[in-house]
Amino acid sequence: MTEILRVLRLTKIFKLHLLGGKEVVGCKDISFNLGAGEVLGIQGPSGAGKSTVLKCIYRSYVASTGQVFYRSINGVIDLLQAQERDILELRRQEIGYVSQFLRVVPRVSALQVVAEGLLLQGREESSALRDAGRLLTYLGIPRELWDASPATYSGGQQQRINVARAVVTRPRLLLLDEPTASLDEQSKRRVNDLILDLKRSGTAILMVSHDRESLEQVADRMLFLDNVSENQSGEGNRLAFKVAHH
Ligand SMILES: Nc1ncnc2c1ncn2[C@@H]1O[C@H](COP(=O)(O)OP(=O)(O)OP(=O)(O)O)[C@@H](O)[C@H]1O
Repeated sequence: MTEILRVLRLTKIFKLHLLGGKEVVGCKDISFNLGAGEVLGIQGPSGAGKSTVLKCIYRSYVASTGQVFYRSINGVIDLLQAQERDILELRRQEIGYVSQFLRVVPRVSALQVVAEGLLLQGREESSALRDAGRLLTYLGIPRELWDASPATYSGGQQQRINVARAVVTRPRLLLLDEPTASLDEQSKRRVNDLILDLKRSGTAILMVSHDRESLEQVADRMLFLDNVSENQSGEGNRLAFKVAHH
């Protein structure tokens, strides 16, 4: 299996200036690797650092220390050291991210939100809109809502648009932060099926989730993070690997 991602001792410390420079551990000394067509599930209590790990890899957060080697189409690159323009290009072409919450842009329709990634890759508009529409249909978003802004959608509908937006380009690396939270059973199954479909075609996937059932269904391995005690008592970070084979 081709290794797509190698994370080495990833650490993020937040310095809270408003609280007199108090330091909060986001994540500490996190190491793992991820292969093409593999799903690594990330579990752990609230505040353990799961979202922070994803955001450091996606470069929404600047990590404090560590290395994140990503095997792109053009070779291996340390995402923590890469130039901003290279990161933007990788996001456009290779790396997808589903955030915990959809940040909506007023007056942009759901169909446009989902098609955007394909348009940025140079896809012709009618074809991009067709693929976006197909995905929205699959995820149970009724056609009469496609032209509305996602701001008017329910939480579960917004979450499905969020997922659709990230998977429509079929990225090489997909970072998922709670993709099934707030979804009903049928939508959950559909999202999990989309994840499995991408996995089969070789996408490397990191999936943060509290949804045990979904993780059991899609993940090849689990990474358990527990950084809560660090923030509360200053004790060492505990990290354990649980390996589950399906
Ligand atoms: N932007 C930020 N500024 C300051 N501290 C932050 C920031 N983001 C996260 N943290 C802190 O980092 C720690 C890890 O947070 P993170 O959101 O990664 O946890 P999580 O495991 O994803 O939690 P949840 O399951 O609740 O989403 C927490 O103590 C949190 O307060």
